[in-house]
Amino acid sequence: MKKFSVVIAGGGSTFTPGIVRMLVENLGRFPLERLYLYDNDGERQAILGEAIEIMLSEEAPDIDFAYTTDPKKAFTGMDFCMAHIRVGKYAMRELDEKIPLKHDLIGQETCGPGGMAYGMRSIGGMMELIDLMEQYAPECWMLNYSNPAAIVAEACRVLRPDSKVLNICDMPVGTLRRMSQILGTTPDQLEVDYFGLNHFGWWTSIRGKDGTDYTEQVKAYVKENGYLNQVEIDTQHTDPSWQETHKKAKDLFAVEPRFLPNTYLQYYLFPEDMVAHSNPEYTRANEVMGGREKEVFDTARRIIANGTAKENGFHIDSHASFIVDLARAIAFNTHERMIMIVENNGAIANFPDDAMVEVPCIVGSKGPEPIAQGKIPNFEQALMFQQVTSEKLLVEGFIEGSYQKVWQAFTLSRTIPTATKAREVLDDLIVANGDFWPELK
Ligand SMILES: NC(=O)c1ccc[n+]([C@@H]2O[C@H](COP(=O)([O-])OP(=O)(O)OC[C@H]3O[C@@H](n4cnc5c(N)ncnc54)[C@H](O)[C@@H]3O)[C@@H](O)[C@H]2O)c1
Ligand SMILES: O=P(O)(O)OC[C@H]1O[C@H](O[C@H]2[C@H](O)[C@@H](O)[C@@H](O)O[C@@H]2CO)[C@H](O)[C@@H](O)[C@@H]1O
Ligand SMILES: [Mn+2]
Repeated sequence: MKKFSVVIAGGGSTFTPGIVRMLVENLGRFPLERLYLYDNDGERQAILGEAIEIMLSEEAPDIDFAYTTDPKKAFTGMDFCMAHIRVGKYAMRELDEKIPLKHDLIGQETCGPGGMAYGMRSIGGMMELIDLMEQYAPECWMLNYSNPAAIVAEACRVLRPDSKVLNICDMPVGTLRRMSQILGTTPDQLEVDYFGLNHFGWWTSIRGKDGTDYTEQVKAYVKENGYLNQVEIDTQHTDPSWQETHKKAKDLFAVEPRFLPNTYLQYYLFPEDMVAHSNPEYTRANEVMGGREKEVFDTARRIIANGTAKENGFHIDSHASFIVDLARAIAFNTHERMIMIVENNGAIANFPDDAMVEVPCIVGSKGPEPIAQGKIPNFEQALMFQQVTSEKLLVEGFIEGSYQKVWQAFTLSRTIPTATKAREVLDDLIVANGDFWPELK
């Protein structure tokens, strides 16, 4: 079987070690020739890079491994770029969450004013990454899950329409895994229908691969418990904020009992509850910095000090194997059914063709082919149109340097009640983001 060359962009990410371990676990179905890490923060990346080098020398010594800040070295000859960058890192995520809360608005990584602030930072970083990939590895595919994925995907559609970039979010995969636990089965035994925008969608059907319809069974569970499960198979989701999120799906389901909700809808349908339950001094960024980030970097330093990763090494992110499924779909034309963020072009019949939507696709060597989901009800269509218009205006505002359009984008978000509030929070975010944003006139 051909061996592949992969660069992980955002090599210093908290997710990198778990993904590298997952790649090692999957070598049998996705063999690796080369695995490089690329980041523009050499110091941060070096801590993980040095530890991963030790781990790979013990677990997979045949892989040519390197970590670098040199894009030429990072990208030349690569087949796939797995991209998970965070422009501004955790320091800026913290501000994205805390500044809106000062205005009694949602303080969240990808939703509401914080998500839009993050979007205004990410677009530039992502376009730079795509250009580097195309300069040094014209055949390379980018598998992108850098956030905010909806805004990044819209920016790719407008600014780099012909680039080989596939945008995907792990939320549908993660929630399907919870649904499979509810049903006492495994995700690979299930098939779903789903429509929406990234972090803004609904499942319409959950079926067994043999055709058995489990939708009502999952609904009955979610009606009582949300997606809160008894089984926790990853440490990440035992964090209190994730437990609350999974519980809250019960309230989302009450609003629209025809479908099963993506948990991110909590920020749009219950914004005042979410603000009331937030601590403006301690947000999710603080929870992650004291939790996942600390654990990953402490583990790396320990591996380096011990000179071995055999005991007390990195945890595997087995859930991230969907990234290998996606790479294999492209490499081997597997026609894998995956939920992806793609240009609508009729997949949702009563929604604009040029909207970036999240729907099941069949993925092969040419990329994703969306599966038609038919017409959606007025309630969802109206919510989605408001949200997608906000996302489009934000991207236009970024490209044109237009304060007016960015203000309109903020005003259209359901998480912000008035144009006055939109302007107040926008003005604070402009100051906080400085050169991370283009100048808005
Ligand atoms: N779509 C999904 O489902 C999903 C799931 C999990 C995480 N994510 C995203 O993955 C990303 C990483 O998350 P994290 O919590 O590990 O963040 P992190 O801050 O730990 O890591 C991000 C890394 O990106 C680097 N970086 C920033 N700008 C860069 C650029 N222009 N070029 C190269 N490297 C750059 C940073 O230096 C940092 O090391 C975020 O965007 C996060 O939102 C997405
Ligand atoms: O607050 P964080 O940084 O822990 O997570 C934010 C991300 O949440 C989603 O990803 C989850 C995923 O849904 C879950 O199954 C598991 O893999 O953990 C991921 C990270 O917690 C979401 O899809 C991402 O876009 C967010 O960045
Ligand atoms: Mn996501």
